[in-house]
Amino acid sequence: MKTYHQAKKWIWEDSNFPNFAYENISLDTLNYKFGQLDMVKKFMNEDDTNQLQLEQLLNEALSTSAIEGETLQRSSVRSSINKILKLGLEDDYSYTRESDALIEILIDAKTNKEPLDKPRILQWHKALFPTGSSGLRDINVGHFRTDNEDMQIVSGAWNREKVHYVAPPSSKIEELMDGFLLWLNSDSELGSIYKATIAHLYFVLIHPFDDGNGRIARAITDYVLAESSFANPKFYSISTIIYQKRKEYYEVLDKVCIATDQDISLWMRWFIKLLEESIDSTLIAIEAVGVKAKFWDRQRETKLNERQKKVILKMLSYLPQEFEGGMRVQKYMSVTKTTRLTASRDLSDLVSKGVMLSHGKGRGVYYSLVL
Ligand SMILES: Nc1ncnc2c1ncn2[C@@H]1O[C@H](COP(=O)(O)OP(=O)(O)OP(=O)(O)O)[C@@H](O)[C@H]1O
Repeated sequence: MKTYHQAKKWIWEDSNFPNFAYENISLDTLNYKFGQLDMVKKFMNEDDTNQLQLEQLLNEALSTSAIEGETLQRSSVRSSINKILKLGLEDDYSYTRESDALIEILIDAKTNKEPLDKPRILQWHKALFPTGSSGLRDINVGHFRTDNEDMQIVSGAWNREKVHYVAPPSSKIEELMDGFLLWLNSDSELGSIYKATIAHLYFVLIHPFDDGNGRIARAITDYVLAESSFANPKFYSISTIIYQKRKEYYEVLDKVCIATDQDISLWMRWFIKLLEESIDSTLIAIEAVGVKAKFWDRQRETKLNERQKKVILKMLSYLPQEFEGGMRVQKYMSVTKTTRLTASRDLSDLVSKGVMLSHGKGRGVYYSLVL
């Protein structure tokens, strides 16, 4: 049985939709953070800047898919990025049609400043579903939805579904999307931060596709932010923070989709804070790049075998997080495909050379890098 969470009236049912209203939200903190990022970037060399862009694109692709439960392999997404951007990195060639398509869309959104018109959005949708279906379900690929049935956002087990939102009927989609694209491509006084924030919500409220609306909304957000060189989304990943805060994301959308007075202040406040957190996360990642550089600088003269180098690189790639709770003999064996005896010897050698520290005793012993 489906339960509507209120005597329903959705935001689009009001004749004022989409004349959104919102209180003025200060962008001072966000602009300060963008300034910080800009400043820090100036001190980075080209390799580190490219590495940062690669990491952020990788995170964006993995997270925007993960929000809706789609799992893409990190290695295939990395391989797609390497292929499409011709980066010439070491590659296991594990790219797939899906990872290639998502990376194409994200790069197009972040770098192609041509107007975002209907054919381009439909092309994104087509690319998102290269097989023409979503799971086992055939969907209208590369077209807005035409189904006469309600487009509902539901959660919960099949017999206890909760309806969070019912989007406008398909008969209204063409008109609503014309209005959306006209608004999106018009020069407005809004500025790209406000515009991107509204665009994300405006698009998911229309929900023009059978599937993929969330991913396309997130790409549209990047597209709008890319208008501004200051807020360039090449260097941070909004979807990574949305993924971490997906419960809040849905809660805020649940509240705003019934705002028949068109007041979307709650969403605006939440999303602008989210942008601030996205920049914070990049600043932390940049700090990690500095930590890595210093680490190698200190260990320049240290003699390390290939297994040890491989393990260290793996552990450093997890920064700013610690590698899965620290390195253990068992993990070392599986990363380097070696025996227990060699793993233990290598690790003790790393401790004696001051590269790692050991913690705990007996079976609980684990190792961390000296950073
Ligand atoms: N209450 C809500 N009102 C409006 N939009 C919502 C609401 N809750 C979630 N959404 C948006 O709808 C998206 C999910 O829509 P849906 O379940 O139709 O999957 P989808 O179209 O396949 O999207 P995705 O590409 O994210 O998988 C979410 O990612 C979010 O952006």
